[in-house]
Formats: sequence, structure tokens, C-alpha cells
Amino acid sequence: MAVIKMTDVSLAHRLARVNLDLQPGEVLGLIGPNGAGKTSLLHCFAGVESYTGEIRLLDAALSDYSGEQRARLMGLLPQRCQSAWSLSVGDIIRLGRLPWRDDCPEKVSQAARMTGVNQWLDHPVDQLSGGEQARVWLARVLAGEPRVLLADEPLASLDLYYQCHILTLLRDYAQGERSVMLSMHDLSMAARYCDRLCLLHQGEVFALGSPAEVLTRENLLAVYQVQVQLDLAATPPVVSVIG
Ligand SMILES: Nc1ncnc2c1ncn2[C@@H]1O[C@H](COP(=O)(O)OP(=O)(O)OP(=O)(O)O)[C@@H](O)[C@H]1O
Repeated sequence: MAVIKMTDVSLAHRLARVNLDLQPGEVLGLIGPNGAGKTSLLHCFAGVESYTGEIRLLDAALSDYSGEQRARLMGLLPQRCQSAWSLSVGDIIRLGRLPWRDDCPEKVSQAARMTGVNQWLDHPVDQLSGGEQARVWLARVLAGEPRVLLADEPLASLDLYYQCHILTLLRDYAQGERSVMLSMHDLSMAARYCDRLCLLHQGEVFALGSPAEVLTRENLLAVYQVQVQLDLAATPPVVSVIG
């Protein structure tokens, strides 16, 4: 059974009749140009947008779950995170335990270790660099141990080491019943770490399938208007713009 299944979901001027599913143990990458609808789609899954159509989470409609039930099952890492107050790193990560009504110190420190921020637990989050803060916010989601982890461009402010580290972490997270859906712009990384890709274009699913099925010269030319050089059999896979 799919963990999430989206049927004919539309969102005014942003998404049109999207059909998509997420399977247990899967990492699904959302790709597509700026404005294609990746964030909008993640927000529909997370229940923060009013869509038409149906989204089912496990065996019930998403709308049948209470906010707390949904937050236990699904965690969203937004594209931009900021605290209105100068909270400590530990406080931010503990927010991930809110749906569980505890602050389980083991899970908080485990999430901090996984993302490499455990040395800053008592440090004000707004005194960290952009990439360091991004890892703190990811730790917040990990601390909640959601069955479905949704991440909107989690690599955007990370250096090369942490891009690989976090993608490996998310790859490992998607085991058993857990799944990950993330949006990203690095198509080589998407080919390397994702089981399936969903290529969005102007709010519609342009292609959905394995990286080899989705990352074709024709698809990328049609959607991104660029010629690319592809070698998906290489280690790591190569997707680079020509010229
Ligand atoms: N809150 C909003 N209300 C109305 N339209 C919006 C809103 N947020 C985004 N849009 C529009 O919806 C479309 C899809 O935006 P979305 O943020 O989902 O794209 P994206 O694929 O995530 O883009 P990017 O790669 O730039 O992050 C864009 O045309 C955008 O201008």
C-alpha cells in the first residue's frame, strides 16, 4: 500500500490534476524548473494548502487526520526556516517532539548527532551560519521520527560534504515503513540518491519514473530549455548542461 497517494490534485494556478504516490522505503525526488510547483506539491502533502482532488495518507483521507496525528506521521522541512526568537539549537530540535508531547533527550541528541550539530545544543541558533542552521532545522524534523519525511530543497545551503552526508542520511532514513520526498535542483544528485523522480513542469507531472526514465535529453530540453550531457551509468551519474 502506498504511504501517500495523490489523485487529481489541483491548486489554483499552481498545480493541475497531479497524480502521484509515495511507496514505503522509497526516496522520491521532485525536480523541475523554478516555479514548476515543487513547493506547492509538498505543501499539499503536508496539509498546509487547500487543494481539490484527494490525498490519502496510509488508509484514510489526509483530511480525516487531526493535526497532531498528521504531524506524527509526516514531517515537513520547509525551504526557508527562521525562528522569530533567539532559541537555542536544542530548543529548535525539541520542537520536533511536540506532536509526541515529550522532549525525549535521546531522540533529540540522536537527531543532532545525525546532522552534525550536537556541539551547538546550547548555542543560539541565529548565531550559526546558514548551512549550519539548515542542519538544525532538519534535525528538528528527524527528532519527530515521522513515517514520511518531506524536505523542500534540503541541500540548498549545504557545502559539498554535507550535501552528500544529508542525502545519504535521507537515503538511510527511507527504510522499512519510512519514506522520503524531497525537492532538489541538482539532477546528478537526484539520479544518484532517488529511487524515482517526478519531473514537474508548469504545475503538471511531465514525467514520473526511475531516474533513467525521467532524465532523458528530450525531457530536460522540453522542460528546462537546455541541452544536457547525460551519463546515468557513471559513478556518480553525470547530468551537465552543454554550453
Ligand atoms: N502562496 C502562493 N500563492 C500564490 N501563488 C504562489 C504561492 N507560492 C508560489 N506561488 C506560485 O506558484 C507557482 C509554483 O511555485 P512553487 O513555489 O511551488 O515552485 P517551485 O517549483 O517550488 O519553485 P522553486 O524551484 O523556485 O522553489 C509559481 O508560479 C509561484 O509564483
